[in-house]
Amino acid sequence: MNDQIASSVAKLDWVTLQQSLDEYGYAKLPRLLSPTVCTDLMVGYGNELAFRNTIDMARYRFGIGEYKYYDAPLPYPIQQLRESIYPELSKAANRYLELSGQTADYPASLAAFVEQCQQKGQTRSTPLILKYEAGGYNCLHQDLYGDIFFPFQVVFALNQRDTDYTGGEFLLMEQRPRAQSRGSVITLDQGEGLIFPTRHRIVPGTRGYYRTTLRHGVSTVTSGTRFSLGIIFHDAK
Ligand SMILES: O=C(O)CCC(=O)C(=O)O
Ligand SMILES: [Fe+2]
Repeated sequence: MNDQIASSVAKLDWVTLQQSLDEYGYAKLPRLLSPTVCTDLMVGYGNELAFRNTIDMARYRFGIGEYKYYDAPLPYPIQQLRESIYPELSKAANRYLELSGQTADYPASLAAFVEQCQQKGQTRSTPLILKYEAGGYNCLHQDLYGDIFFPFQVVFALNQRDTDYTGGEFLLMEQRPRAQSRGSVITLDQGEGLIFPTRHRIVPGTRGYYRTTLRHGVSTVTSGTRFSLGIIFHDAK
């Protein structure tokens, strides 16, 4: 199979992406998924055999919409994304651990990290595809599925805003210690991605580094249907 995605990831300017993570806490990725790959993934939404679980978001009051967790083995483009992005993000994760005075212990490969998850009983795959119709939204949340979590995750837009749907912007809320929260609205075009913190962010302050708490969600889709792909690196209990 061709490894177009992995070679695109290898060509990314990770120095600039790291600077964006330092400055804003998140970093946008250029289009890594072709329209064909996006379409294949959206068509695959109907293939129940590919998924381990389907969640009706309203049922849990997570929002309005539906998402499905892929079963292992993951579809090839998703496995490639997860495997090729992880090593760069593990460097970033270790750097932030060191800055905050902790031991830098994220392994360099996804396989080694997934092995750590397995040892803690986190064995179920977490990459997911989400579908929101008009009126749909995703409440602010964190994706934690056990003791082990990876500090970054990535989301990709599978279809095109303002053509296939309106509204449905990605939301990132940063809760700062002893201060009010700051919100960011991020729009992604088809195939583009966003790296954002799973739980916390390490921010330089006047007296060393401090930690903020992040939540993410999606604003209301006002028309059409929005599809997205979530790449979470830790597996679930
Ligand atoms: O649909 C979105 O853009 C948000 C998806 C999400 O919550 C995630 O990828 O964890
Ligand atoms: Fe999420």
